[in-house]
Amino acid sequence: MVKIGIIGGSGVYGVFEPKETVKVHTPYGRPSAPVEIGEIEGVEVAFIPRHGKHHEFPPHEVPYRANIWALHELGVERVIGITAVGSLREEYKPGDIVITDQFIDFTKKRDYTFYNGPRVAHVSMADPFCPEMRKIFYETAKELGFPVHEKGTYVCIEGPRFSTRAESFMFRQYAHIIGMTLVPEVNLARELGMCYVNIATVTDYDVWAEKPVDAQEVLKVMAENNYKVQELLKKAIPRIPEERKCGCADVLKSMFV
Ligand SMILES: CSC[C@H]1O[C@H](OP(=O)(O)O)[C@H](O)[C@@H]1O
Ligand SMILES: Nc1ncnc2[nH]cnc12
Repeated sequence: MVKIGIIGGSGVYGVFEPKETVKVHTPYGRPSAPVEIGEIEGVEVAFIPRHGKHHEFPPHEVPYRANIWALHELGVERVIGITAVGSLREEYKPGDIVITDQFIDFTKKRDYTFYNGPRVAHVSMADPFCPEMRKIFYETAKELGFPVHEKGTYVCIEGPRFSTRAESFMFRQYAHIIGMTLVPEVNLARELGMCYVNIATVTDYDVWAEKPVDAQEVLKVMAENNYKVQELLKKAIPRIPEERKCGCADVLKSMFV
């Protein structure tokens, strides 16, 4: 059983030399790519590149349900979601890491749930992220000397386009960072009682600053900061306890009607 799963985002298409690659079929189709199994500092880990090995899935077409289902099928209990995000605040600078603590959903048409009836579930999302993993990743990033924010509200837009200036000014009123992929990945993980932590790397100032973001800028800044994500994973993953004391799985007891 592999207990830890990593979903890599833009610019993160592999984080270890795989020992094995598993083609998983799920009731929701195939994941974005075959699941890679390998080790990080002696800990067994599964990896899926969210957008596919060659970035062939745009954010609104990512097979989110298949990705989460496949990891769950392999025994994964804890998911680490890596994302590139735009900044909506001056003090969240390109190259900074954010251990997201809240999100606001501005997506429009995705497959948000595993429960489309006859089984009906209403999952609690008040605190969407695993407190145990958030603490480990924040403290480890600090120890490594990386610029890191302990909190941040992520507004998730539908994409694939970036925001207009008017949208960006509106989002700035109530969020810190912006991306296109956190939802429904985090919701789906919770529906299966899995822990989820979001490690966001700030790549740009969205479109409210002088020069509006473009895709090339995101990939360039991600490439420059990839080493931070790699080092963080290497140091934090061995610190994740085998047994979960976070209560993330408790939602399963009360979410069904
Ligand atoms: C390549 S620019 C926009 C693209 O980057 C982010 O992806 P991810 O969250 O998977 O790192 C953003 O959400 C968009 O999908
Ligand atoms: N400004 C931005 N808007 C949406 N998604 C992003 N991913 C990285 N930067 C982004």
